[in-house]
Formats: sequence, C-alpha cells, structure tokens
Amino acid sequence: MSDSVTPVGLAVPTTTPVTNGHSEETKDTTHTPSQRYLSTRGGSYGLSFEEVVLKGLAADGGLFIPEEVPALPRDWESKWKNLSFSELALEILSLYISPSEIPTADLKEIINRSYSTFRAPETTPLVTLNEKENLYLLELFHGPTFAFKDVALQLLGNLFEYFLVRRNQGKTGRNRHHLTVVGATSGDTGSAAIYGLRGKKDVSVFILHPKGRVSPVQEAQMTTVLDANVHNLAVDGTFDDCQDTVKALFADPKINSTLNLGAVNSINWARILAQTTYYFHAYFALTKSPSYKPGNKIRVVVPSGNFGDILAGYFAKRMGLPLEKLVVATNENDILDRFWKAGKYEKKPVKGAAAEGGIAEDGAKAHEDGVKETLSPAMDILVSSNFERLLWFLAYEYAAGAGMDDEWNRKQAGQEVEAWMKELKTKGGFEVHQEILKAAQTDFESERVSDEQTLETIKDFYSNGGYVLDPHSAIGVAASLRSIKRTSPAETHHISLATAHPAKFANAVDLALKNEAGFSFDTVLPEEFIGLEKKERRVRTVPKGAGWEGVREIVEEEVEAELKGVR
Ligand SMILES: Cc1ncc(COP(=O)(O)O)c(C=O)c1O
Ligand SMILES: N[C@@H](CCOP(=O)(O)O)C(=O)O
Repeated sequence: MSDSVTPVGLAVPTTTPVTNGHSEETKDTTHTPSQRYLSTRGGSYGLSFEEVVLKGLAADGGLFIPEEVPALPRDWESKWKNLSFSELALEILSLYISPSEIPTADLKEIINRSYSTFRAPETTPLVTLNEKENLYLLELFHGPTFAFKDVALQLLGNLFEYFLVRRNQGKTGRNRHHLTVVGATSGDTGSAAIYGLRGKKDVSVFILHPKGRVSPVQEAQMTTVLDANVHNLAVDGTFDDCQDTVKALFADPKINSTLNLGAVNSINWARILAQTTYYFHAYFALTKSPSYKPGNKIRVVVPSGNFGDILAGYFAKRMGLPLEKLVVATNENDILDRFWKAGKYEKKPVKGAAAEGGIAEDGAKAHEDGVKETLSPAMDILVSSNFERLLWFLAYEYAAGAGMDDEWNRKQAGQEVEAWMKELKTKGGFEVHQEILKAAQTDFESERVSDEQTLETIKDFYSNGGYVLDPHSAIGVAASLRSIKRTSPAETHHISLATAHPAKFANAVDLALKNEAGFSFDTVLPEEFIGLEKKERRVRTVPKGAGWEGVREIVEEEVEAELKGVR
C-alpha cells in the first residue's frame, strides 16, 4: 500500500455527512482519500469504490474521480519491476480500493481470473516496431475480443459479479439486486462488455451500437452472443447518439430507481483504473530493454476517441510514473486535436455536401451532426466523454493558483466543469483560459491523422518489417513518427498503443495491403473469427425517432421478460 499521497486535493474534509447541493452522502472514514470519490461537477462526495463502480455516472451528470491521486510507494521501481501483469495490477488497484471493501485475497483472485483469459503470457506485450527510432508498440489486443477494452472489461465484469454475489447473499427473487448495464459502442466496448458479462447472474447488459457503422467483425462479435442476459440494440444514428442516450438514461430518475443502471463505458471509473496497469507494465518492459539508458525520456502515444485510454496514462503520470508526454492521436474527428492546438473544445459544424452525408473536402464522408465516417470507426466520436475528467484537474489546478483552501479549489473546479459542459450542450463548444491550455500542453501533445496517412502507415510497416497494423493503431504510429521528428530518438523512446487486432478491420487493412506482394488477409485472421459471420444473431433495431424514451421502454420490457424467465 502507498505510504503517502500526492494531493490533487490538499486537505481532506472530515465532516459527516457532506452536503454538496446535489446529494448528501455519509463520509466513510475507513478509506484513504484515494479510495473515496467525488464527481467532476461538484457533487457526490465521499462515495466508495463499490458505489462508483455500480453507479457508473454521478447523480449530477458528472464523472467520478478519486478525491486524491495516490503517490507511488517508496521504492516502487525496485519492488514492482519484475512483477507479472496481474501482480502489478494488484499493487496499483490496492492504492484505490480499500481492503475493507475488497479483501486483498479476493482482489487478487478477481485480477488473476480476469487476465487468465488473455492469450499472451505477458498480457500486454511490448514489441519493437522500429529499433533505430526507438519506437515500440504496446499490443493491447490479446484478450477475448481482440481489442484493448478487454483489459478493463474482463476485470469490470468480475467486479460486478463480486459485488452482486455479496449483496445478494440470502436473497431470493425480486429482492435480489439486479444490475441493468447500458452501454454505447462504436464497436469494441460492446463486444468486450458482452464477453465480460455474458451469462453472469443478476446482470442484464444492453449495448447500443450505431447501425451499419461498426465493422462487420465487430457487429458479428456482439450479435452472435445469444446468452439470455445479452441485448444488442442497433440505433439509427452515430456513436454520439448512442452515448447521449446512455447518459439520458442515467439522468432519468424513473429507470434508475427501478432498474439499478450500471455503466461499462469509460464513464465507469473502474475502466480507467484497470487501464493504468499497462502504462506501468510497458514502462518496466521498456526500461529493462538494452536500448534504454537511465535518463532517457518516454513518450506514450495513444489513438484517442472517448479519451479513456489516454486518461489512464494521465493518472499513471500523476501517480509518479515518469512519462515525459502523452500524445493524443485522433482521426479526422479531431475535437481533441483542435483543443490542444487552440484551447477551444467545439463540435465542428460540417458545411455543404458533407452536411448532407456527401464527401467533405478532405475526402471523408460526413454526417449532419459533424461525425465523419473514417477507416478507424471505433474513434468516430464527436464528443469525448472522459475529457471532462481532465478538465476537472485543469480547473482544479487553475483554482489552486488563487491561494484559497482545498475545499474552495474543488468547489471551483466542479463549478467550472459544470459551466463548460453547459456551454458545450447549449452552444456546441467552449474556450478555456490560455493558462489552462498551457497546463494541458505540459502533459500532452496532439496529432490528427487522416485516412490517407492511416493507409500509408499500414502499408509502410507491412512492407518494412511485415507488421500488420490495424487502422487505429496505425493512427498512433503515424503520430509517433511525427513526435519522433520533434525529439531525438537517442534520448526519447516512444511507446505507441496498439488498440485492436487488424483482423477486426478487414476493410482498411485490405485497402492498404491488397496490392502488396504476398499479402493475404488469411495470415492475420485468428481462428476465433473463422465462420463468425455465419453464426445465428440476435439484435433489436431501435425504431427511428424512438429517442432515449423508446430505448427506456425496450430496456424495461426486456429486463422484465428476463426476470420472469421468459427469455
Ligand atoms: C480500437 C480502438 N482504438 C482506439 C479507441 C479510442 O480509445 P478511447 O475512446 O479510450 O480514447 C477505441 C475506442 O474507444 C478503439 O476501439
Ligand atoms: N471506441 C469505443 C467507444 C466507446 O468508448 P468507451 O471507451 O467510453 O467505452 C468503442 O469501441 O465502443
């Protein structure tokens, strides 16, 4: 366990209960500040890990963050450097989860079980992509659904199960706590959540995907799971429409009080926490490699959409992992890149032909709502949920400059985030103070990568070395190459995150490699995908114009059928 904590908050409020305008919670003093949670919009102070994992989204619409980010224990480097992935996860998670909530032996068993499903012995292996440039690839796709989401969702599924078994001891029938998970996906979260939760007792899982906008393999992975507790909903719209529907359901007191909603998207804090492990694991793998010399800098480059993956890196950095920069890599849906360039976070209006679903100037198909359909569909996201968590930290630090006490700083941060989110909703965007932008640029850089550059990158790395990148990972690699040009490879090592297996995105890979001598898609096709498209499917289409209320009706009806044993 940690023997000290680095405050994002300095003073720990000690009064019980805490009233915050949104909710009144009883503070649990058996947990350290890094084991208690607050909301980015100022409410819900003092919640425990179990509460935030089961609630998913705070009552005020904000996202949960720990009251303080724990610092690393003394000698962490020597103590942790030879640990396996699961052992490392136990050390890190124990900083955020009190043993009074999950006894260490139980947490260890949950973690071991979660990562026993991975095909690679290292769980997330680090491979050398370009030795001369000191460019490494962190392969995060060795879990059951071949995408990085498995790292968090295998664990989250087991955590849900653990909490529910404990809550339901001795209870029968309608007295049992039944969790209704609702999630939005652009392809990968959905299948990873379904594989993490299929067949689990006392959980129903509803996954909303944008109809026709996920890859054929992703669609087949989700809809061929026929377990009674799994429900796929195809929505006529974009990923953002699905995400907005999920958030509207969480904000609805009616369904929340009757169905106990749970979240699997990266709005759920456990998703972020679980992902911090691979930043540490990659750090140790790199620093033990012969090419790394003490004092070398490390940059991690992350293909980003909802900002959950890179946010885990930000937490690792705040804890004390020596990462020089985190590089955000976006596709042509570039709201994040535009923020880092100009300090404006705004949905971009799409004009002319593109607005009608035609072809935009840079060749990508766009829709009325501004989302472009790119070759990296899992990142076709207009508004990044987790950016709100980073905004809280930026606002908090800005407030701290005023020299007031910590309670005040937190209150200011919550109010600022709430105001920004309101502007985003009502005006489509907001601008931050230059000092806040500067602070964001201290930890992060950003790059935007077009479809054309994505294809070129896939092609280059196949023809020079035979590595087949998926389009999302290729975006990270293209951004890494630009970052390498700005730094000296002798001094700075780059770790680029490979977020999915290439076989999930046959279209882009084929487009890039079809004319390459000797390339055949069969060589990258895992046996798990063979025959997948022919299997029986179950999916329900949400009627056009049904809105979130229509989805609520479907969810209520299907859960009722499940509980009655009709399904
Ligand atoms: C393959 C792949 N790469 C990258 C991303 C972007 O990750 P994040 O949304 O956490 O930024 C996603 C989706 O989340 C994804 O599925
Ligand atoms: N790219 C994701 C979109 C959902 O993001 P999440 O990380 O918040 O779950 C997907 O593939 O579904």
